Amino acid sequence: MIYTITLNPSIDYIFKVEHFEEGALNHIFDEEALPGGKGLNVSRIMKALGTTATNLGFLGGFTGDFIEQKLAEHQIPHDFVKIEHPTRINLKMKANTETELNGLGPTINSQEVAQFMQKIAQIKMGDVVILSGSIPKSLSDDFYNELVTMIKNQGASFVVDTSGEKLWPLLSKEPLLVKPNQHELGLLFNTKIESIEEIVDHGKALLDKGAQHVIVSLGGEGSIYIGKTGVYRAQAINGSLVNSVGAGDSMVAGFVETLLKTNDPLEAYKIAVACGTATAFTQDLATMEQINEQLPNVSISQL
Ligand SMILES: Nc1ncnc2c1ncn2[C@@H]1O[C@H](COP(=O)(O)OP(=O)(O)OP(=O)(O)O)[C@@H](O)[C@H]1O
Ligand SMILES: O=P(O)(O)OC[C@@]1(O)O[C@H](CO)[C@@H](O)[C@@H]1O
Repeated sequence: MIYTITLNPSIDYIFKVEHFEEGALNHIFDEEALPGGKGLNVSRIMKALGTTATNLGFLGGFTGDFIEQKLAEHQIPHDFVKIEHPTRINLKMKANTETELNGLGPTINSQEVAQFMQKIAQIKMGDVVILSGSIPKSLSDDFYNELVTMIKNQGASFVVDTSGEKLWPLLSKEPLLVKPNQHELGLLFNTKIESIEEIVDHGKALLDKGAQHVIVSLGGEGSIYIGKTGVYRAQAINGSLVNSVGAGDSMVAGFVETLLKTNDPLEAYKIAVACGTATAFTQDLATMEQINEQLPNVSISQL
């Protein structure tokens, strides 16, 4: 089975403002509330590609109810722990540029954590678990490490998409994929990474530490794949950016879904690029039709 874990899901409130003026009353001219959180996004794109992944994590309050309702509409299975405190709302403002304000997330009590751990204990040999996004403030920074230790001991493999220091102890446990963006890669090494050479060198360091595949996404500059068979660059595909929220998650979904089916990292990278691009060019996450439309435009070259 494939699982996605979103410890800190969200409603993504996406809104558009003509010219944002700080400190003034700004009127929104277009708005939409979408189910969000990195793991949720991964499972929605996997569904579009024809693979079912079960969502695990925590949901609470009216915001949690909204997400549950959306997952039902998308026919995505889930086994979230119901918590007392409401799931967060993340603000995504589209003005001249994209600005995001993400909440801290709810408080989760020890009973709720214990219920979640029981679900993790059911993960079996051969399962694949994708852990994505931030950790709510009431859980320890080491929570991913704890989960991955259990998941590995139970014989499952894992993918992790989170930023900062938390990634270091997970690398030696051989994640199938890590996908930092350029900024997150810099945070990880506590440095500013600018050139392609620097990206490749730092990406290779992640590989040396244990990651099986690395994708560094560069937003409107495309991405770089670093694997045991070589380093490849996908240029960004020309088109109009509509909403890049979830583009990185779409890449993760496309890569993992295809790798598990084909065991071909380059084919997986190609689908990942089509998924990321298709999501960047639409308001919500991409549909299968939109992903297929981008496939012929994907161009990958070896570096
Ligand atoms: N403006 C753009 N034009 C073309 N492609 C884009 C654009 N923005 C994103 N993409 C595609 O989506 C991929 C992932 O984007 P990005 O690097 O922004 O991910 P991210 O920062 O992880 O995003 P998120 O955390 O919101 O999911 C890029 O590598 C590229 O293929
Ligand atoms: O605060 P986190 O957990 O790091 O990121 C959460 C988030 O920004 O990631 C997704 C896009 O990748 C959005 O749906 C969601 O709002």
